[in-house]
Amino acid sequence: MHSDSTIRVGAVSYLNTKPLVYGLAAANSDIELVFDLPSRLADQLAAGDLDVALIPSVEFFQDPSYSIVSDACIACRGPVWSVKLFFRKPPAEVRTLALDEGSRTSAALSKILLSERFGLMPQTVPLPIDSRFDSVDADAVLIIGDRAIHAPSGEFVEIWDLGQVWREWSGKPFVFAAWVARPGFDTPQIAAALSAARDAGLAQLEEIAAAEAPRHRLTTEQCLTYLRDNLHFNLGPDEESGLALFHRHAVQRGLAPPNDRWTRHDCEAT
Ligand SMILES: C=C(O[C@@H]1C=C(C(=O)O)C=C[C@H]1O)C(=O)O
Repeated sequence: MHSDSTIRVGAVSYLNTKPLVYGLAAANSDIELVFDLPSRLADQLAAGDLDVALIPSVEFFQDPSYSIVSDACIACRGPVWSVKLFFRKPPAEVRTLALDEGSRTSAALSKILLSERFGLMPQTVPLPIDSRFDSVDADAVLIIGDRAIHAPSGEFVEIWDLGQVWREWSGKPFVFAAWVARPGFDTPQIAAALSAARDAGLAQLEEIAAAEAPRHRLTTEQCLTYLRDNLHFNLGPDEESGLALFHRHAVQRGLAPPNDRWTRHDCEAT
C-alpha cells in the first residue's frame, strides 16, 4: 500500500541504471522505486501509473506536456557497449530488422542510421525480451541493456555499437534515457533527489562495480569501465545538443512529432 504522498518512480532494470538510483529509496522515504524495461516504463508513465520514470528519450519527444525533471540521464560520448546492432547481412542489404522489446530509443536510432547511411527502410519485427537471439532470422538484430553486453553466438558480417556509430556520424553525445515526469506532477524536490542519488552512485562506482560484476559475468574492472567510461550520467549542454539533433532526425522520419519546448533549458535545436 502506498499513501497519497508516495512518489512512484520507475527506473530501468539494467546494470546501466545502478549508479542513478544509488540509495534513492533509502534517502527518500516518500519514493517507491519500481524497476522495468525502458519501453514498459514509458507505457506506464503514459498511462499515469508512474509519477516519474527513466524513459527512452524518443518517448520523451512524444508528449509535449512531458518535462525532463533532472540533470541525471543515461548517455554516452562514444562506444556505449550495451546497445548493439548485429548484422547477418552487409548493412547495405538489410531488408528486415529485429528490435529488442525493451528499446524505443535505440530502435529509432537504428532506423535513422540505416536510413541516413544506406537509404534503407527495413521491415521491423519484435524480439521479445524472453526470446533467444537466434529465434528471429532478421538480417539485422538490435539488442540493448544487459543482454547486449555479451555477444550472442553466431556469425556476424558486422556489429555496430550504436553509441559509437552515432558519435562518428554526428560528432555529438547520445542520450538514451532521461528522467521524465507525467503531466501535472509538480514536486520540485524530485530534481534534487535524483541528482543526489546520481552523485552518490558516481562516488561509489567501485563498490557498485564489485557488487554487480559477478551477476553480469563481468570482471569488476570490466563493470567499472562500462559504468565509468562508456556511460555518462549528466545531461549537460553537449548532451542536450545531441538530444536536439536526435529529435530532428526522428521528426524527419515520422518517429516523433515536432515540438518546440522539449528540453530542460531552452536549447537550440542545432
Ligand atoms: C545504454 C542503454 O540505454 C538504454 C536504451 C534505451 C532504448 O533503446 O530505448 C532506453 C534506456 C536505456 O537503458 C542500454 O540499455 O544499454
